[in-house]
Amino acid sequence: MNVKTPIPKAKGFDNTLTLIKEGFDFLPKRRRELGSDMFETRLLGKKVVCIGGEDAAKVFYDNNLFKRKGAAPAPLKKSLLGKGGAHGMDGEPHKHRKRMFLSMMTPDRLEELKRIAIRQLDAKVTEWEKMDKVIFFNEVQEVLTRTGCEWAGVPLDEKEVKQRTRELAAMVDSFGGSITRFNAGKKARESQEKWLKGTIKAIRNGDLAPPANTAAYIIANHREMNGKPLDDHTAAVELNNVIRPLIATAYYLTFGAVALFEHPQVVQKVKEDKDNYSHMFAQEVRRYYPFAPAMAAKVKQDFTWHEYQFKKNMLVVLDIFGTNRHPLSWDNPDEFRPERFKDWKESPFSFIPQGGGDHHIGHRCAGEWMTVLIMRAFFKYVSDHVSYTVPKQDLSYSMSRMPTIPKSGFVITEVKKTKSSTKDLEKTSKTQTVMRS
Ligand code: HEM
Repeated sequence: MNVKTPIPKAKGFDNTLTLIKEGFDFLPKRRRELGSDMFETRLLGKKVVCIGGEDAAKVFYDNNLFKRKGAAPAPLKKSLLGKGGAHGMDGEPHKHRKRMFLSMMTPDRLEELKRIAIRQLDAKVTEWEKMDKVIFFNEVQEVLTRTGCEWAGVPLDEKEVKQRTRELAAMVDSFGGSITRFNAGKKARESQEKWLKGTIKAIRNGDLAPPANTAAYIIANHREMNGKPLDDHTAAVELNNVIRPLIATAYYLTFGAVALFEHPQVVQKVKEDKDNYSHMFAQEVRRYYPFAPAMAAKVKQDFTWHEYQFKKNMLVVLDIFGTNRHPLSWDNPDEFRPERFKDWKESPFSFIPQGGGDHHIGHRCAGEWMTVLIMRAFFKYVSDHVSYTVPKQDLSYSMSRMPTIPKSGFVITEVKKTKSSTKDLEKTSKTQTVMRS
């Protein structure tokens, strides 16, 4: 890690507007310009210490040094995250809540998720065969909404599919500083929480009986450390925390589909899947393309690191995108090269697209295995089960928009299934697909 002492300050009194303007580039650019993986700035009027790189992630995910309560910007709770969920919890209550999420992720349930996702995708592709033009990003969001609800045990009326897809997408799209997108996300959250509260209440009063291994059942019947169930609102927030982020996978799936188009030499390798190539490809998509820019935490107790005094309650921001491309961890980090994962040392801190550290005791994403599993299955489907044409379009993406996606949404035409069965996609070895994050 490169740290200058005393740590430098970024230019400008408050950099909130610069962050909104520069997006994913803001933190890596400052670290580069200042020649330091740690620097001070002000965001939303508050002093913030920004850090990036593997060593920084190691410190950031130390539960003894950092806490989450009060760290995330308040507006995010109204649109993206909701109030009372695991993201903002600390200590034993967080670990207890995290166990609730991880109890949904048994190998069997993950395999079931894959089966549902493949079936839903295959059904959608039947529709694509009749369409003049498919906007991959939008269509996949709907596939994931259907998949997420079915897997989680949340009834989704056919008449509601478009609305719920739009709402889930609006929540994911609501971070990044645009007032219009924030308002759309907030409105979507209000509607979703009302809907999911209804689902929780129906389970609790016996009107709905999803299988006992589904997210809806687990959350409705979860007991907090004090033995009490979650209140209806918090239960709805946590149920949303299962289905909403699944739709976020549409970003990676679209970037991955574009990568298959722009690097045609990898298509055959994904198809053959020798040495788990589809896994390496999915990992490189998550490393290379921008999605989560940064995470915030507060200092739990005073400590000194690199001669800098971290004071209790100081706000610290970890550069997620920049850590995934840090030159001390990755050779030629700005190059898209799935093979780099062949001999990767599997550090939980250098590759943190969904957070770092340990899934069980820290804040690392509870849905990381779900994400990777679905990515592998979809990339294999796209490489081996369909043919399509990619017409001329704008595939560039803005680094200042958070989240970002190729401008065209990845348009494909003349879609044709090339295989009648999807059985081969269900066969991937459980341990490799499920346990390796
Ligand atoms: C594109 C896919 C996804 C991305 C990029 C993503 C990213 C993230 C990130 C960056 C965090 C925060 C880590 C931290 O606080 O340090 C997180 C946490 C979380 N994610 Fe995901 N996620 C994705 C998919 C999912 C899925 C499918 C689920 C479904 C269960 C999920 C559930 C959660 C939960 C419950 C947390 C809170 C964990 C905690 O605070 O302990 N995510 N995710």
